[in-house]
Amino acid sequence: MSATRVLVLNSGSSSVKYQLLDMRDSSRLAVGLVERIGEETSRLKHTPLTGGGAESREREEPIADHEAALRAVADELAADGLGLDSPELAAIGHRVVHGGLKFTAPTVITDEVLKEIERLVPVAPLHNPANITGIRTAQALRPDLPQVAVFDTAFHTTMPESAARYAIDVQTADEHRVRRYGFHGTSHAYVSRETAKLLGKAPEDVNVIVLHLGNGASASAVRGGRCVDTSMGLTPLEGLVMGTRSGDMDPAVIFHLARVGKMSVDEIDILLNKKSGLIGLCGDNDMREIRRRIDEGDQEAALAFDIYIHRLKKYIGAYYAVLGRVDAVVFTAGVGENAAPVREAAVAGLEELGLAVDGALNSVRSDEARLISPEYARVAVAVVPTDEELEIATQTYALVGDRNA
Ligand SMILES: Nc1ncnc2c1ncn2[C@@H]1O[C@H](COP(=O)(O)OP(=O)(O)O)[C@@H](O)[C@H]1O
Ligand SMILES: CC(=O)OP(=O)(O)O
Ligand SMILES: [Mg+2]
Repeated sequence: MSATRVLVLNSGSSSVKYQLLDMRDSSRLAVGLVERIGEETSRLKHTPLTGGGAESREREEPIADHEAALRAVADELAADGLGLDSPELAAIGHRVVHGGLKFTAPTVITDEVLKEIERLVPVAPLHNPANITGIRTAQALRPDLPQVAVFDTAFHTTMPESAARYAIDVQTADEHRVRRYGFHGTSHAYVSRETAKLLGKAPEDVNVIVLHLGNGASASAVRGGRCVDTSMGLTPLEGLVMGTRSGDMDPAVIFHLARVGKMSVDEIDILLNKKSGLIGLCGDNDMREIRRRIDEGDQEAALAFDIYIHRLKKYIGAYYAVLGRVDAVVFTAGVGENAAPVREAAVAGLEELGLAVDGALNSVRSDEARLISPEYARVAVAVVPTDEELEIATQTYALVGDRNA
């Protein structure tokens, strides 16, 4: 029996997003999410997609840790006849946020690879530990199965040094591996490739500015299918205004809060990563809620939105300059794909750069990749849904293939 299935795990600190795909046609057999892991009431939502039905099953119960979470996922899949003990399962693909400069491609996870991922925890303390937990749990569940790491940072390793190096003392930077790595690379790679398809061109003929606007948010400048700059840096803190993260600021803010505000490094870390961005500005990190408040005249929400858009415009302009020629600006991820007002505001006033949004096209709700710019616009503006899980599965299967062949 051929092994054509791949399980994709995106393990977050208190969640696991998963998909089971059949790589013969990249069809999704099941998708799901376990969240609030380790809290009093965790929540598991599982949706089988075989046999035409898509009846989700939800349960709320305490799920103590990632091992318990993965066992719960395995039980749900088994109930649908998609058990992880099936010989049809070829591999498990893991999203790993930080791969440093060492990992520039999908990599079969060995003890040495796992040790290197662990060595990167200090520069990805919010993400890599949970990714490692997911890997270890999956290895325990299926020690015989190839486990593949697909790194957020890999796509960005093509950045020139002029974009990747910070202007700090070289010895210090090299000794502590301080440089721009960038993140969401799996999404930026997939979306820039899909944008080329939407334009009917080959990736190598297209320059794209990708705006991955989720709770975590990042921009990238992609020239001919290769990343030449991106907004996140050493960690996912730098760049755009995000749901809970501040994005760009004068690094001396940290000194000020430590020296004058008497805050510890950990307190400042939590402030900037968890209590800043939209939630720090207006108490909400859900763009739907922010837009509702704005429609009701809420000035605090309106200012938060303006700060968010102002930063976005700066990156569009900056990456226009970096690329020289831009064929498309593309919005993706939760906010980018769903929030028409964000797209409209981000592009407003950029007509001189050849950018415009058609109001009617922009208001269409769809899961498909689509243009939202008018015919006359010199630069395409598009919405292209991301699919990190499909990209991880594709890269995983390309690496390990059918182990029963
Ligand atoms: N219909 C919508 N309108 C506006 N924003 C939305 C909508 N649906 C989702 N979002 C935004 O998308 C965000 C989640 O995006 P997602 O890409 O899933 O984030 P992440 O992967 O970083 O958790 C939510 O915080 C919410 O603000
Ligand atoms: C790197 C990063 O911010 O990931 P996420 O958007 O999933 O938090
Ligand atoms: Mg995401």
